Amino acid sequence: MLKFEIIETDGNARTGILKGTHGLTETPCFMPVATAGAVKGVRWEEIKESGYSLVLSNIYHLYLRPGIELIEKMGGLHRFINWNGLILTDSGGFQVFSLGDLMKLTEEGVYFRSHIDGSKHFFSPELVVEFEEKIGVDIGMVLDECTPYPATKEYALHSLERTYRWAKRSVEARSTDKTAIFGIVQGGVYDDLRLKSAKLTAELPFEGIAIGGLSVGEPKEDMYRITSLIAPKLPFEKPRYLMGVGKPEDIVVAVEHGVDMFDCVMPTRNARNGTLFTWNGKLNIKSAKYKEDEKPIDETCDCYTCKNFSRAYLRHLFAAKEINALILNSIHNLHFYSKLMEKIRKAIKEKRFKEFKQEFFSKYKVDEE
Ligand SMILES: CO[C@@H]1O[C@H](CNc2nc3cc4c(=O)[nH]c(N)nc4cc3[nH]2)[C@H]2OC(C)(C)O[C@@H]12
Ligand SMILES: [Zn+2]
Repeated sequence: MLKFEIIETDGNARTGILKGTHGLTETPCFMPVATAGAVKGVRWEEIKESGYSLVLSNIYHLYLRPGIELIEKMGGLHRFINWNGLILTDSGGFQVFSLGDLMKLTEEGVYFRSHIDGSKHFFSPELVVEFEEKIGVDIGMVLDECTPYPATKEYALHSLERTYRWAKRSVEARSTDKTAIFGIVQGGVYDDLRLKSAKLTAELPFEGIAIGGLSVGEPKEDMYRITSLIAPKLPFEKPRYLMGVGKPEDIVVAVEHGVDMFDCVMPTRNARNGTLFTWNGKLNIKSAKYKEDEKPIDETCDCYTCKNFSRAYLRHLFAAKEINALILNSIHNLHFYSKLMEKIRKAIKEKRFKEFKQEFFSKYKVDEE
């Protein structure tokens, strides 16, 4: 049973506690991405040490490999991956729609070919809920159509209407409240369609609501405009999740509009290509300027990587294509995101989020799009 309690508000920003069968997480929170059941290159101990207690996995990937039945046989997802915190699974509503012509969309559901071996599969809203309940996740996302960008207004309307019909079927398919289910707002980049989708989704008995269909290649101003329009209009007492977001600066802006939950591959994916986060902006460890730089990535960071290694050494490891480069970079970037969320929660509790936002942007150099 998932419970959400709001502790403090500061304008539209709010901080709260999300409590489920497998523990609790303070919000606003960032969810490390463990797509196939592991956060790439980082052990659960480090994830916990950094203060995370909710991670994101993906039903589409787990279904294709190792399979829902196997995970069920192994005692459910928490036991199988040996993570005793909270788990949210995305439904694959984003992945299957990124498969292009390997996917066929019908009112019943979506037929798709596995990106692993080309085998044929079918997902329906009911099947996805069944899978999420079977493996015992704490929060399951509904099967939706992540409307692509760009899309005509006509397509975006049909797409949000189908997502709504699927959302109703997902609610009907539930057999337990042990797995909370979140609805997903679509509507492309069209404000009136976004409002329509938000209203329809909010009327259904979901434990939380996500804003989907963003961070899919649309201009940054569209993402900001839609988030600022929709987030404050979603039910105040339910958690609001902005899917796939995002960069540190995007998270700060979205929190101001009332978003509570975030996920993005950025901290781990950027780590693997040498892009590291600091409070002054991003740095690329490959740059020759770090060749003899004895400073840690960020002098204020207390992560294992910053406490033990210099930029010079991390640059060397990356150049030598050492596995430890990916691991140490990932540990730092995930720790940075966790500290960002900690600072955000503290600022809201102390009702000084506006000052925090100004302070953040005065130091953090945002890279040009
Ligand atoms: C900035 O990171 C890249 O951008 C993608 C994240 N952006 C994103 N928007 C999303 C929308 C939805 C949605 O509407 N519905 C469902 N069910 N899930 C979703 C998941 C989503 N994630 C990452 O995806 C790739 C891997 C392409 O690069 C990352
Ligand atoms: Zn660090």
